[in-house]
Amino acid sequence: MSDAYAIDLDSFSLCASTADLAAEPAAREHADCVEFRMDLADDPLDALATYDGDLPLLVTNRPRWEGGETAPYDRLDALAAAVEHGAVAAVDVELATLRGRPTGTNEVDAEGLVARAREHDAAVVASVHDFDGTPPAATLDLLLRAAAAAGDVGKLAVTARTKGEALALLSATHRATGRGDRVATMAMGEHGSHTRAVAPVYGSRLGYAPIDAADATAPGQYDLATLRRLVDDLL
Ligand SMILES: O=C1C[C@@](O)(C(=O)O)C[C@@H](O)[C@@H]1O
Repeated sequence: MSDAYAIDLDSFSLCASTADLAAEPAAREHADCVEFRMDLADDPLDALATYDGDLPLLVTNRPRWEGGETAPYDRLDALAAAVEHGAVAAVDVELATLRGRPTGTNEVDAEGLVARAREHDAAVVASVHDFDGTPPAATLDLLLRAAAAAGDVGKLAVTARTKGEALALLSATHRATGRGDRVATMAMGEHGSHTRAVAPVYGSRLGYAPIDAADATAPGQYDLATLRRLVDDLL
C-alpha cells in the first residue's frame, strides 16, 4: 500500500461497499474508503489493475460458506494478488479462515495471506458473520476478543431478530472497546439498522454502506449518504 491510501483504524472509517470500482468517484463525497466486494465482481483483479481512484480499498472476497459468492478454489490467491496493489489498504479475512479452515487448492493459505498483507502494509480485518441470529453475550465477547486478536481489527456482523439482540451487540461493542480490543460491529436486518449508526459511538471502527440503497451488500444497510450523516451527527 502506498501511504496516500491508508485507512485510519484508530477512528471510525466509513466504507462504500461495491462490486464496481468504477463507482468510486460517486463515493468520494461521503466515504473514507471503498470495500471492494471481489466476490460480487466479474473480473476483480482486472478491475483492480486499472484502479486509480482517490479512496483506499478494503478488499473482501467472501466465500459462499460465509454469505458471499466466491467459489473457494482461488479466493485466497486472488486476495494475495490484490494486496500487492498500492491502493489496497486492508484485506478482510474470515476468522474461520485464520483459524485454519481448509483452503483447498489455493496456493496461499491464511498465514501466507496475512504475511503478504504485512509485506505490503495492508491491515487485516478478521471477520465473523452470523446470518441467523445473535449469539449470547458471552459468545459475542469471545468472538470479538478472538477476531480483534487475529487481525488489526475484529469485525462482527450478526443478525438482530429483535431490538434486544441489537442492544446486545452494542453492549458487546462497548465491553470490547473498554478492554482495549479494536473492533467493528453491526447488526444486520431490520431490527439492527440503527446499530450501524450507533455502534461507532461505542467504538466500532468500520461501517459499510452501498452508494445506492438498491445495491446493498447486507440486509438493513443504510445508503452511504444517510449513514455518513447519521454517524457524523452522533460522533
Ligand atoms: O462484512 C461486511 C459487513 C456487511 O455484511 C454489513 O453488514 O454491512 C457488509 C459486507 O459487504 C461486509 O463485507
